[in-house]
Amino acid sequence: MPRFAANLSMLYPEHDFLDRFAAAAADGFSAVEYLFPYAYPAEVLTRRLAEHGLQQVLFNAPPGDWAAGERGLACLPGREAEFRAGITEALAYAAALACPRLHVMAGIAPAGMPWEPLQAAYQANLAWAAAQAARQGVTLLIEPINGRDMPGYFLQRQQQAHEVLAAVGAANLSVQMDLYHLQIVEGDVSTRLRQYLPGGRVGHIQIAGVPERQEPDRGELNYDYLFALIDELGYTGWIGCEYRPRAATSAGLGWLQRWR
Ligand SMILES: O=C(O)[C@@H](O)C(=O)CO
Ligand SMILES: [Mg+2]
Repeated sequence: MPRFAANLSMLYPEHDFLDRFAAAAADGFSAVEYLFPYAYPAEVLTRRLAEHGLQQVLFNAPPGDWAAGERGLACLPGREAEFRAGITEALAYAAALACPRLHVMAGIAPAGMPWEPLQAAYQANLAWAAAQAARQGVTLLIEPINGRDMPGYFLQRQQQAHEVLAAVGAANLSVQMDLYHLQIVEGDVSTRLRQYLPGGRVGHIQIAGVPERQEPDRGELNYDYLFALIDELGYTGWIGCEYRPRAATSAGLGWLQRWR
């Protein structure tokens, strides 16, 4: 039976961020993920998790200047010092929150820059970060993201992500397989699940309906079919519910009841 985590960056927008922990617990979630913890002291977040019996299963390393359009620093030559400072800060939060996974965003490829220096920076940064993370038992994740939502994003395809894992060669580096992005970029979702889940290098899955990124039971993907397949393939990790609810989040969770 798949295990579902509530993504608090997208679910429960009807509540202030810190109140989303209680809302997720009230709906029966035992785990949460969200993009960034850095606006809050770790103790505040730890208390919310403890108060509501929740575990934190994923968050993202600092992405650079998000408001200015940056979406990660890992592939950007010349930004290594900032990248390393961000990983250090993220690992401190991971320790405080007892979070075993950290998503490291690749970044937007600067227009006109050749591929090779970006790829070299990406692999070197990930190798350094994975070595730091290994010291505290944290797995780093890289997530292919569709270029319609994030134009120019460096990492868009599953195969590219798995090639990066092979090149870096760190046991604690895995793929965050977001089926929403996968369907938009590549399609053939069940074939990709059959191709990649048995290899054991998918460390986290996320879901949303396609194309609106709303509830999973709305859109072109058949999640009842996909959840059964994910089960059949022996995936025992978390599935993050990373979608924008159409209305009140709780009212739209009917799809989940079938899978509890
Ligand atoms: O899919 C997404 O958008 C997220 O998982 C993420 O980490 C970057 O926004
Ligand atoms: Mg995602």
